Amino acid sequence: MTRIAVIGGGRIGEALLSGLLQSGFATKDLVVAEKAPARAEQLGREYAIRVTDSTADAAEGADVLVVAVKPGDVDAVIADLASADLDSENEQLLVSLAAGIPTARYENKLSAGFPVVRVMPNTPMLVGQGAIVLAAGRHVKSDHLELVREVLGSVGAVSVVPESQIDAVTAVSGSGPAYFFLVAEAMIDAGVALGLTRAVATELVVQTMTGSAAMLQQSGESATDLRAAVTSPGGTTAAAIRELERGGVRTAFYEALEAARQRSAQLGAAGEQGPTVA
Ligand SMILES: NC(=O)C1=CN([C@@H]2O[C@H](COP(=O)(O)OP(=O)(O)OC[C@H]3O[C@@H](n4cnc5c(N)ncnc54)[C@H](O)[C@@H]3O)[C@@H](O)[C@H]2O)C=CC1
Ligand SMILES: O=C(O)[C@@H]1CCC=N1
Repeated sequence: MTRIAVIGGGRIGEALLSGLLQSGFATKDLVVAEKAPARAEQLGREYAIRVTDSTADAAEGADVLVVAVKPGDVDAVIADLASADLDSENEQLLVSLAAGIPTARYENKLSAGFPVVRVMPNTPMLVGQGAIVLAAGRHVKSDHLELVREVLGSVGAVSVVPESQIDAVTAVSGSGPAYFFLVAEAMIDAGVALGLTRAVATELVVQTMTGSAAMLQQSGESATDLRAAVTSPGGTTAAAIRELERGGVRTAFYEALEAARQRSAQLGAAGEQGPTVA
């Protein structure tokens, strides 16, 4: 079985761990390096996996090293890995989940030829429904990519793009769950403002999101056609959509995704500190 070391047991590290365990990975094949003692203790207790505070310790004997720390903490992890006894000839490979950080950042510091795959996942991995996008670094062979595809395929749908597109992917699917949660939050509050209980409004919004996503996935019809089918001439939906358009919702999404793409590119720029652990 593939042995996986997750370096950084925060929100995305936990989403990955939890998804892998639910998909049948054995606890003995997973190890986490987590610096924050309280968090380390919590992960060990909840998932019954080995947790260490040492990157080098976690990396030893692992087939896949997953870096899941904040972008601003990546250089410290690279320094730890560079001084650890990594072995690319032993088929070890590194998977970076950090937003914005290019594969070259790792390749320049790790031993020559070390394979690095940059991945943009999202938190629905926690329930096996992640959108997971891979971009191969310079030394990645098709076997490496297949291994990452197989491991991460157990927690979501995997696709591959050139690394030049990963900042755009980050804006769409990496950050994407937050946009849908924001829309859900706003619709629930609006339902409450119309007199529904919060419980009823929440149930209706969640089921409507789930059902709409299932239709988009299964019907083969475009979002535009599905929306038109709900919009009766002179009806309620048309009245609502006129208000959403007046509020600039479409432009807001263009601007928001452009801001996210730019921020991802900035996080990878040399000298940009980026967020570290809070
Ligand atoms: N949260 C999300 O939805 C997504 C996050 N990402 C990326 O995943 C990475 C992690 O994000 P989150 O999980 O949200 O952050 P987080 O702050 O929840 O987790 C990071 C964890 O890494 C630990 N850590 C920091 N330095 C360490 C070190 N040297 N060794 C071991 N552990 C260390 C921290 O104590 C913390 O528990 C980021 O680079 C982010 O860009 C990517 C896609 C989605
Ligand atoms: O907000 C962030 O920077 C991370 C990357 C994608 C989702 N969360």
